[in-house]
Amino acid sequence: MNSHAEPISGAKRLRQMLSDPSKTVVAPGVYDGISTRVALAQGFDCLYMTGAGTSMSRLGMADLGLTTFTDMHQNASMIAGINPSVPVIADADTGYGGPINVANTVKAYARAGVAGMHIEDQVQEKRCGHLSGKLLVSREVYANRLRAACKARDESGSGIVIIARTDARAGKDTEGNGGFDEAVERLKTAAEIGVDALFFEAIQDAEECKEVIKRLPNIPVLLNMVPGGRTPIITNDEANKIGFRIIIWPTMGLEAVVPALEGAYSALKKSGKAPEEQKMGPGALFEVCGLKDLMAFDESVGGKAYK
Ligand SMILES: C[C@](O)(C(=O)O)[C@H](CC(=O)O)C(=O)O
Repeated sequence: MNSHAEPISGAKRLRQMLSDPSKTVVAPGVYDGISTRVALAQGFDCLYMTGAGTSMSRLGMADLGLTTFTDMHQNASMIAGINPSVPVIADADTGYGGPINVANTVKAYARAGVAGMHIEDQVQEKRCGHLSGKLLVSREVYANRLRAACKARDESGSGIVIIARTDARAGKDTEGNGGFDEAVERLKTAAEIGVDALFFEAIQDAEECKEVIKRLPNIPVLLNMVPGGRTPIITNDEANKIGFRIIIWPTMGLEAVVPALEGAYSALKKSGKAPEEQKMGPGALFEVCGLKDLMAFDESVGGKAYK
């Protein structure tokens, strides 16, 4: 029998998940097809597409604002398409230009099936939020970005979740506005503009986590967990107790992969062969990315290629 039931979109699912105030959405960082497949296989019900990981895996470059709209959109589309029933929150950096660029980014992400996205107040020559020396756009330019994002969300009819990120805690605009209170004010304005959630970047300690939640009530707040960054490590359960409604772990896939690759390549260089512990073989490797399902699909429609 054919089933034509309308599938529930990632954005709708993410909104459902956010509608329960006792829950925290947990999203591990993914940056390519393999990391997405591996995270999905662990049963996560939300994923986070890291811009830092996209920059490193697609461009081989550090997180310094080198990725363009096209790089980020292509990666987000691919990741969101692997299992469309699992919502993907994707990094959208500064929105990649002025208000019409921001609107274009929101609509393109929404069409690609991205469930949620964050837009920040750094200048185009941005950097990872946990590095020093961040420069911000003015409050006015930031507010325009967010108004553009909300208007594009509404025009798209997709319900894509717009998350306002501020880097003001560890950054400044050209007039010297920055710091904790500036970050709170910027996010309060963001909430008034109509964004769906807030992202207070580079919280400095556990006390500040509580203060952020106290000062920004009645709207979901996201916690960015970057071990070794500015914020101390807080577990998913602790984040939930403090009142964060989303927690992302952007760098964890990269932190796992880089040492593993270094170990493997250096072993080849030193010993002239692959390390003994590499035993998966092509069948098991490709199974990570759906080998059997793909072959079964082919056969189910009469294909003979993989029988
Ligand atoms: C969340 C973030 O924007 C990302 O690209 O994943 C980064 C993470 C990182 O570079 O450590 C950020 O916090 O700026």
